[in-house]
Order: sequence, then structure tokens, then C-alpha cells
Amino acid sequence: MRPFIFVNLAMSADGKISTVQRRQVKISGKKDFERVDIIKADSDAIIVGIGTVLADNPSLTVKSSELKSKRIKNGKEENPIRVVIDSKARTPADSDILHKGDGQRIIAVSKKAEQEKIELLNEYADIVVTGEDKVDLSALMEALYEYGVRKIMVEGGGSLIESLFKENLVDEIYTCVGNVIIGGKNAPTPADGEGFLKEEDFPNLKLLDIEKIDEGILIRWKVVRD
Ligand SMILES: NC(=O)C1=CN([C@@H]2O[C@H](COP(=O)(O)OP(=O)(O)OC[C@H]3O[C@@H](n4cnc5c(N)ncnc54)[C@H](OP(=O)(O)O)[C@@H]3O)[C@@H](O)[C@H]2O)C=CC1
Ligand SMILES: Nc1nc(O)c(N)c(N[C@@H]2O[C@H](COP(=O)(O)O)[C@@H](O)[C@H]2O)n1
Repeated sequence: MRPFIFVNLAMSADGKISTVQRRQVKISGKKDFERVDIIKADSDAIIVGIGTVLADNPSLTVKSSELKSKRIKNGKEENPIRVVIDSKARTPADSDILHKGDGQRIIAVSKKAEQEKIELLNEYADIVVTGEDKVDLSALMEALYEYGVRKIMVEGGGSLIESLFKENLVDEIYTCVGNVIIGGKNAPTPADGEGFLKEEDFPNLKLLDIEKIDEGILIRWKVVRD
């Protein structure tokens, strides 16, 4: 058994999720940030790849005090469990994700991670070990289900999202297309990595809905399973 997994991302009008220097930039507007806060507060766990932690140093906390209070009233922690996919335990010990806001953290590592690094991170987070060289994403999702996680929000980045699609681990994807052009052929996109080499392997999406948001659009798709 695994949790329901959805991806949420902000993409520029030209299909980029960050700059060529991998700098975090504002792509979506105020309304979208409020929407993201709501779906984050409604999730049991929020996942990012180590690339995003190193590039953006995100906290991934729920921002609205009303939403935090609502979670606590419902017997939950202030923030969803924050999970970093980090095969070699490279998460910096002073990163915001480990220090900002209350709530549980998990660093998902592979068997390649050095014991010393694991012990350091274990001061702030639970460590879940799966996979030989890379985190085994399917096994991790099963382990998260055992933690009681039923709904997961994936915040990126592009390499992690592509792997999740390849392993058939995405149920829905929500893309906010913002009103900026970022450009650059090496700027990150929603699904990086090696990509799908055969057309028959492309994940197919069913459009759930489209909505105007700020000066952009929000598109919600469901992944079609055969
Ligand atoms: N606009 C938006 O909505 C968002 C934009 N971003 C942007 O995305 C960029 C970061 O993306 P990216 O560099 O692709 O990094 P990711 O956050 O996707 O992390 C990728 C890393 O995850 C680790 N990993 C471990 N196991 C796996 C696995 N099974 N499959 C895939 N990855 C695995 C790998 O490192 P290792 O081998 O060391 O474990 C890999 O390099 C930044 O520029 C950031 O600003 C990020 C989030 C949202
Ligand atoms: N929804 C959204 N819109 C944008 O314009 C963005 N740049 C992002 N980026 C993501 O937000 C994370 C920041 O999280 P914290 O504010 O630190 O909690 C960042 O890492 C990107 O994943 N998202």
C-alpha cells in the first residue's frame, strides 16, 4: 500500500521551474501561494529532492496561522512531515527544513549514505534507508504509509518528479503557469532526468480542470492508469 501522491509546481510561461543558475524565483502570484499553503496544510507529508534543498533551502512550512491552528485542532502537528530524498545524506545540518517550524522530518537515504552523516542528521530527523545507490522511491512510499501518511504533496524538483513518474508513483499533477518567461535551455523543467525515450512510455494525463489564477493559469491533471 502507498499514499495518494500529487505533484504541485510553478512553471514559467516558457516551461521552466527555475533559472539556469538554479535560483529560486517568484513564478506564481499571491493567490497561488495561498492555494499552495492550503493544499500543503491538507497533506500528511511534503517531499522534495536534495537538489531543491541545496538550491532553495526551503522550509516547506505551512505559512498561515489559521491553517496551522486548524491542523493542531484536528490533532495533527503544525506542519506535515517534511521528507527529503537524499541518497547520500547531503542535507546540510543547518538547513531551514530541519530547523524552521514544528513537526516531524524524515531524511530518506540509500545504503550508500555514510554512517557519520546519518548520525548527524538523525539529531533532527528520522532516517529511512531504502535502495542501494539511490533512494528506492516505491519502498519509501510504502514505509511512509506505515508512518500513517495517506496524502503526499511533492514540491519538486524536476529530477525527483521525473523519477516518480517513471516509477508510476504520481496520481495527480497541479501546474501553475505563471506570467513570466525564464528562458535558458539548461534551466530546470518539471520533469528533468533522462526523460522518456519511447512515446509509448509517456505518462498520459486526463485534464481535471483549468482555472485563471493571478495573471496565470492553474491546470490540474490526473494520471491515467491502463
Ligand atoms: N517552481 C517550482 O515549483 C519548483 C522549482 N524547483 C527548482 O528545481 C531545482 C532543483 O531540481 P533538481 O536539481 O532536479 O533537484 P531535485 O530536487 O529533483 O533533487 C534531485 C536529487 O534527488 C536525489 N535522489 C535520490 N533518489 C532519487 C531518485 N530515486 N530519483 C531521483 N532523484 C533522487 C538525487 O541526488 P542524490 O543522488 O544525491 O540523492 C537527485 O540529484 C531548483 O532550481 C529549484 O529551484 C524545485 C521545487 C519546486
Ligand atoms: N508555488 C510556487 N511558486 C513559486 O513561484 C515558486 N518559486 C515555488 N517554489 C517552491 O517553493 C519552495 C519554497 O518553500 P518555503 O517558502 O521555503 O517553504 C521552493 O523550494 C520551491 O519548491 N513554488
